[in-house]
This record gives sequence, structure tokens and C-alpha cells, in this order.
Amino acid sequence: MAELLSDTEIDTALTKLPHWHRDGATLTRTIESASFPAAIALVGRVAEAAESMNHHPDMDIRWRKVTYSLSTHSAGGITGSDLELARRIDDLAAAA
Ligand SMILES: C[C@H](O)[C@H](O)[C@H]1CNC2=NC(N)=NC(=O)C2=N1
Repeated sequence: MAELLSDTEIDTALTKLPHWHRDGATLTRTIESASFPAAIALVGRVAEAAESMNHHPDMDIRWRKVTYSLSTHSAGGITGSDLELARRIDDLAAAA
């Protein structure tokens, strides 16, 4: 099972993930796409990445803005899996 990260480890990792914010046991990023279809297409690519990792984000869709919330449920907080998924979401958003 993934190990919970310390506050210091999370803070250090977030210096390289400037779009992400910590909210307690969760990392969040809101991504605004050019249109609703573009936002949904990105959700689809994130879903594929998440399924390949067996690590799934919460996704809140509001027209063309989607908020991604990452937490490791089994560990009750933020682990390396959340950081890896955050990086992959950043890469997919940058390529969109
Ligand atoms: C059995 C399976 O490994 C778990 O249910 C996975 C699926 N996706 C998951 N996603 C997230 N974000 N946290 C988990 O603990 C988790 N557990």
C-alpha cells in the first residue's frame, strides 16, 4: 500500500507542481479548457491515465472548468501516487 507523505515532503513536491494546491488530505487543480467538449476530452484522457495507474481522481465538471482532487483513500491522505497522477494530469493538460 502507498505510504502517506509528510507535510515537508508534500510541500517540497508542490514547489514543482505550481498549479496544485493542498487542501488537507487532498491535492486540487482546476483546469479551464477552451470549450465543454475540450474539457470532456481531457477528462477522458485523465480517466485513461488513472485507470492505467489504478489510482482515480475525483472530478468536478462545471461547463469548461474541471476540478481534479487527488487523495489516496486507502492511506487516508496524500501519497506518491497522488503526486504521480498530478504530474500526468499536468502533462495531459499541457498537450491539450
Ligand atoms: C482495490 C483498488 O486498488 C483500490 O480500490 C484503488 C482504486 N483507486 C484508488 N484511487 C484512489 N485515489 N485512492 C485509492 O485508494 C484507490 N484505491
